[in-house]
Amino acid sequence: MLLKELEHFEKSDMPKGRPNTMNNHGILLYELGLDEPLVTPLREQYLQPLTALLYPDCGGGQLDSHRAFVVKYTMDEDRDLSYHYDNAEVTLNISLNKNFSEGSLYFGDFREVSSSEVQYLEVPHVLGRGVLHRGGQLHGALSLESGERWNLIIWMRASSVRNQLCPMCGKPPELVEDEGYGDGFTREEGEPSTMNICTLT
Ligand SMILES: O=C(O)CCC(=O)C(=O)O
Ligand SMILES: [Fe+2]
Repeated sequence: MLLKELEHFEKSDMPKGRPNTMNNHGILLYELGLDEPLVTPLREQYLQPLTALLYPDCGGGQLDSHRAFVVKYTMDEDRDLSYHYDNAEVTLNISLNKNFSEGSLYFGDFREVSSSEVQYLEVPHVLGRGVLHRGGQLHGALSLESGERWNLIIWMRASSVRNQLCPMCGKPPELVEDEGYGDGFTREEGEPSTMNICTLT
């Protein structure tokens, strides 16, 4: 059902933003009106209890905003995604369809770890299953070989962590006002209403 809704929205004339600076094709969930009713309760009630246990050192227990989007890969558009870390403290990646081949995710070291021999872990997509990982865990997506791949990505953010150091540039953030969650930074505790000017979403 979500996929049908996404396809309708994609074909419509509604104004659309890009999911992030890396993916050219996809849909931002807030543009569909699904952010507050779907993603916020999912994050607060179901994901945070898990991330608090799994990633206490990355703000897994203090998540207070997110950027949720669907990425789309086809043979004629984006086929793969280069190695990167996310603008997120914790990320959830859910596979939404199965009529494609290849395109697996692969994971390497954590952002700050520089090792000469990286061991990559390949993680195939399984319909309806999610992969939870630290945003700073370097990862990418291998090339699609056929079909069309759709994945729901939730970049979850903890202002208490990113207010200290911007995860993208590693410096204390300089803030400018923004609407909504912005990039998950806050000026005051509990008010996610600002964004960072050096951000790469
Ligand atoms: O292609 C994928 O499923 C991964 C997308 C991703 O890593 C991202 O959008 O940050
Ligand atoms: Fe990513």
